[in-house]
Amino acid sequence: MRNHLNALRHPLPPGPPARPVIGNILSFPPTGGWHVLTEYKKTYGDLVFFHGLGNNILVLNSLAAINDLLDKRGEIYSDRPSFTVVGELMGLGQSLPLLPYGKQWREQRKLAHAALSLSSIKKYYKIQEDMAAMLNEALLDDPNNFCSHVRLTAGRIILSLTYGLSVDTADDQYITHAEKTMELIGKATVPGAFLCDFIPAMRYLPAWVSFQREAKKGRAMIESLVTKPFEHVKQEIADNTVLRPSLTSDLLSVRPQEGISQSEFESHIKWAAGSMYGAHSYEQTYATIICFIMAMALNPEKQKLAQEEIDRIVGKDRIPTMEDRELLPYVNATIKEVLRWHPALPLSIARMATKDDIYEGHTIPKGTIIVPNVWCVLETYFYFELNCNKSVLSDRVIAHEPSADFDEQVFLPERFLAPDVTAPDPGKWAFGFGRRICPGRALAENSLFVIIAGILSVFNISPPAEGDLKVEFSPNLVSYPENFKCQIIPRSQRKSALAHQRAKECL
Ligand code: HEM
Repeated sequence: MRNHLNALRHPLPPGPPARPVIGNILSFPPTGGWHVLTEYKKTYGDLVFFHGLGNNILVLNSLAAINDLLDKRGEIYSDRPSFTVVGELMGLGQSLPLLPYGKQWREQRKLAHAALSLSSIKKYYKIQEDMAAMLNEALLDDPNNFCSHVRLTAGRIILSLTYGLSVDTADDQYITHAEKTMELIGKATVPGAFLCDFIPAMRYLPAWVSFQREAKKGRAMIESLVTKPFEHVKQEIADNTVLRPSLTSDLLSVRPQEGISQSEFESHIKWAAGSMYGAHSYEQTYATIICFIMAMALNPEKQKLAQEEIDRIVGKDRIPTMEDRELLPYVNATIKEVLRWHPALPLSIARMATKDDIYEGHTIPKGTIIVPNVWCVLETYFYFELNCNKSVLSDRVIAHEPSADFDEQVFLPERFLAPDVTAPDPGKWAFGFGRRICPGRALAENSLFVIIAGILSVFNISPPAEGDLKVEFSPNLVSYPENFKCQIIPRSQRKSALAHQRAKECL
């Protein structure tokens, strides 16, 4: 109570002008908001507050504020907002990323940690390398459809690792279903995507109202997304026909803890596995690889440096494997720079405050939705850019203030290799924060490495032969380059033969 009264003595954080009843909530951009929210920083600072229709949203516009709240005050800021449409009406609220911070979340999180620990994921190295080799072969045969090959590869990896399923074509029923479901979830998981998220009483509106029809369709899609492959694994175990290791078969081989019934345990596994397969993980891997391809087409000199490193260290007679990861600093710096250049989740995944709190002299009321705008983190890299370019550190740099001509879109892996000051590792923010940090980070980084090093070793990526390369990104929760063209050409006949040969050795 004292805390509550204390909190209320402080003003709310600043935000755009408000009107009666609706406040300023409609100034919160429903899609693609990271640029607008970063602009707001100029006027309102690191904390920007939106309110109205019974809702509060606080945007965190600096890495310091994000870490202070989501990491250091994890006991208050580890909950998720309840998304009325996607969470309640569509049923996704049972999946790990959207579960409230509580017992069920802890149970699923434990399962995810067990299945995704550094030692557990070693057994997937070969599968990841094989999938990367199959991607290279597809790029040799049909380079123009690179987006659909990468999509298939990201889906294949996650389906294979989660359920031991193999997928042959981009039209595979699991992949196409996951794609459609992800598109729907991606649009629906941004705070404010549906007015019903702001006015939960709208959930009682009749079934023919447009968002209700969308919710019904989404519920059926999500249910089938998590249930079908899970039942498939259970059947394989029952028939003793499990072919490949998988997270689900591993988890199903463990006995439930005391106090948890078998059906409850299986439901946790079904949703924990469904979260890995469905909850953006595959879309984020896709997004990051597509960003890499675009970045290479735009930055041939950086691409060349990475290729030279691979040729020098791995040699010209084989494709890089997971074993080479530690030996390729420039390739690793390129991957970090891709994560920085266009983060797949520019607004991360929203949280919710479970108590009144005071931060930097402002009240943050209980129930406030917290949006970490990781896009604003990009500006913290400006002085590393100067450092890499061997410029003299100016007063502006020392004051940590970006210069007017700082361009966050400059692609500079050297930021992470500079001898004196290296820039913060995007791995420290691109995968989230504190107690809800992405449990799949190590697995995802392995996939990114084998795929990116594989592509670099075999291909030259360049802008399209005709017309310009269109640099545009999708505005959804998971953001990536929208349709663009580029050329993906084998570096030599020898590289092409090597890639075909490696693909033949796949499982
Ligand atoms: C490039 C790839 C990936 C990126 C950039 C990424 C990023 C993220 C981010 C930003 C979050 C939100 C964390 C927070 O709230 O602070 C998250 C959550 C999550 N990620 Fe990932 N992720 C990736 C791949 C994966 C993979 C491969 C898996 C599983 C196999 C996975 C499973 C999850 C799960 C289950 C959550 C929810 C955790 C929770 O709410 O407790 N992710 N991820």
